[in-house]
Amino acid sequence: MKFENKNVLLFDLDGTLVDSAPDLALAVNQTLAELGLASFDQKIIRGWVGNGAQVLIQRALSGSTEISKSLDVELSDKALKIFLASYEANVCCETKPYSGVVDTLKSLKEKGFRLAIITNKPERFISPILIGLGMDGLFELIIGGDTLAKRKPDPLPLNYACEKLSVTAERCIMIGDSKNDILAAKAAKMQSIGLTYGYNYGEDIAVHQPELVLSDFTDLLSAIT
Ligand SMILES: O=C(O)COP(=O)(O)O
Ligand SMILES: [Mg+2]
Repeated sequence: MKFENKNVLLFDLDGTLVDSAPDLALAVNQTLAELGLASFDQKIIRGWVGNGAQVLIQRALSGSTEISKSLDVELSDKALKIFLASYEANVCCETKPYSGVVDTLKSLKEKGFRLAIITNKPERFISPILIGLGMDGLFELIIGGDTLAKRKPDPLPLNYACEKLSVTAERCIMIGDSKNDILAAKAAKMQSIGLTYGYNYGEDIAVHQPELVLSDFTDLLSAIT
């Protein structure tokens, strides 16, 4: 058994529990349109999600995962403001949980696992999504990308979660779709599970060597119980 003695599951949100890319892409393209810039296909924008709102918008302005060194700070600040307002207005329109996620979370909770969310998404957008998708009330702790001084891949939010939940890292598993989740787990000396269907910059999550790779969220139950 790969995972022994675990009782806390730390979940990433975007690309792991919910497919939020359609609403994120809409807000990115509304932002670009307002600035008189060309839009991008949702498939491309998916590959830019994972490091929070500011980085997403900087990638959109750069037209690449690699943020342009010559990116204008004022333009970037202005774009971020437009993006946040636009996303706030449509945060849970097309966003959906991945297949089987809600039932699997409920089963895990019934089995006695304590559940938490550690996302790089700004904190204020998390609750409207969880409420909108009937996933509120399942999580003991929710940490957003702007809740603490640092976000994933820094281990700070994972360490903070352990402290808040009064557990050691050995009792937890970090579960996510992105290298940021796996790197943060390794830095926090925590085991991790990588999911293949999310937004890992088009890269195979297995490259980052989580303890287990799953392609279906519902397989979590048999993997850890
Ligand atoms: O908002 C993002 O950039 C990604 O959020 P996540 O950490 O839930 O994948
Ligand atoms: Mg993610």
